[in-house]
Amino acid sequence: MWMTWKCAVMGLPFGGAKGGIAVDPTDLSTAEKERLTRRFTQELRDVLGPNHDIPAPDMGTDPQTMAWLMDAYSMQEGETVPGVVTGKPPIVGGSKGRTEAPGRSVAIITRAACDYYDRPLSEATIAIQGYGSVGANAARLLDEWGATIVAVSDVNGTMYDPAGINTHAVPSYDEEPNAVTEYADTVLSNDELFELDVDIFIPAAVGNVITEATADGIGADIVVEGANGPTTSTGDTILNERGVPVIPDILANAGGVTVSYFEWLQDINRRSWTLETVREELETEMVDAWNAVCVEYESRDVSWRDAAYIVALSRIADAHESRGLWP
Ligand SMILES: NC(=O)C1=CN([C@@H]2O[C@H](COP(=O)(O)OP(=O)(O)OC[C@H]3O[C@@H](n4cnc5c(N)ncnc54)[C@H](O)[C@@H]3O)[C@@H](O)[C@H]2O)C=CC1
Ligand SMILES: O=C(O)CCC(=O)C(=O)O
Repeated sequence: MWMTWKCAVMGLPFGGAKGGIAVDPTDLSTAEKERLTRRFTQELRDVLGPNHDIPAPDMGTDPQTMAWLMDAYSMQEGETVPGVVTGKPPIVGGSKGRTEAPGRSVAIITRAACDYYDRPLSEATIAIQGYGSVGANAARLLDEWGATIVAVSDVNGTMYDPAGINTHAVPSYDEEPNAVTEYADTVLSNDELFELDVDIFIPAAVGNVITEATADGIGADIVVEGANGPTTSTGDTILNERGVPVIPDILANAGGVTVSYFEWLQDINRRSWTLETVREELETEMVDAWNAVCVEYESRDVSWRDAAYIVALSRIADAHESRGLWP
């Protein structure tokens, strides 16, 4: 479902997903999904041998897992089908820049939100929950663009430095899983992170962290969602009532699915883009999507989340109408 929303808000004619098949899974019947799952599981066992755990799609998966999935599918087809899954290592048909893409898109959208609310990035303070693929990549880029990253956290706690953290000197979760608290001079609890008085808070760890219990205490002026579903609907309502804008996940972290779309385009065309091309194209897509959401936000009395849903649903409705499916 995340992918459908993200593709629609980005305007991508693509149903692929990391760990998924490059068709819209909502088009498959339950029986067909079960049949494909059984078939892939058996094929993966054949590829990996009996002593490997088979990861659930999209949880604990990495580019190597995606290469295994491509191989398992390709064995059925009798030829390599690189476009069947995305998020693969670039050497076997993955896209350059895919790993950094969700964090990069979060940074691009954070910069756009700062511009919108007249807060130059060079004067903005930012706190980030989660220092993995999304959190660390967003933090480093925003740091490079002049923002002051005052706090980053992981599951163990929060590194805090009001003068600004040198994010490149702090290994990400992938590089060194417990680095955040080990490298910190000042460690705050994960509850204290929510309350920091900053311009922007970026939850980029797990879902359901901004809740009825935490939303009142959020100290930031703006929230940009890096994780999928970090805000519950009650949390969302509380932030709306408090006048704290929440830039939604389906827009902010959609760089992942967007570069997956680029990966699919490269695969079906048997081409390989440079990292610079990937970054330029992603920048263009993110700015276009931000502008489309802005139009709805400004012309209707809705939240940023609803504005993003309106963009996505309007595109889906237009696509149906163009086929003559609706009167
Ligand atoms: N990696 C991707 O391609 C994309 C990921 N996302 C979403 O972004 C979120 C983060 O994903 P990744 O960065 O890939 O994960 P990751 O596994 O690379 O990093 C997760 C980070 O969150 C921290 N963490 C875990 N539980 C926590 C907690 N309860 N409190 C504070 N920190 C905690 C971990 O210590 C780690 O630093 C997830 O919601 C994921 O679904 C969204 C779009 C794309
Ligand atoms: O690469 C993709 O298609 C999915 C990316 C992803 O995990 C997400 O957007 O939540």
